[in-house]
Amino acid sequence: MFEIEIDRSFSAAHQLRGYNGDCCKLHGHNYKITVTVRSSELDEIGIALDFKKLKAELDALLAEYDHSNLSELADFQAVNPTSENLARTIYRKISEKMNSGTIRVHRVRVGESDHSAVTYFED
Ligand SMILES: Nc1nc2c(c(=O)[nH]1)N=C([C@H](O)[C@H](O)COP(=O)(O)OP(=O)(O)OP(=O)(O)O)CN2
Ligand SMILES: [Zn+2]
Repeated sequence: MFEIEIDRSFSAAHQLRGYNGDCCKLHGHNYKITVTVRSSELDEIGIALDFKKLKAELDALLAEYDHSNLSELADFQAVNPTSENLARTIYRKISEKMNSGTIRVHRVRVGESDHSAVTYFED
């Protein structure tokens, strides 16, 4: 089994509804997103999944979030834009784009800072 991993980043504002503390006020983060994909197969030149393809799909998805107020986006009306909900939302969206017979998104890590991160995966 191979694990293919890429990192991307974006900047966004948010405020956590119902949070008992200063995170209920509008503030921002430089988010770091790590997506890990698993594959047991290689193509004829020894590539399981081209980094470029995975980056392009993730960048297209993150473009909606970059320099936005996450709290105003449709993805985060029913749920708060916490790192947990961001990780699960990105996991589901990137899985829809990438999963195939041999490729499976394994986990998505959302880092709000160098010191705080959440990883989401499904069994
Ligand atoms: N499990 C979670 N806890 C918190 C989340 C979250 O998404 N999941 N989010 C927040 C706020 O977004 C807050 O802005 C981040 O909190 P924190 O990492 O503590 O930020 P600080 O800048 O205050 O961190 P320091 O490392 O102390 O500077 C809160 N909790
Ligand atoms: Zn925050």
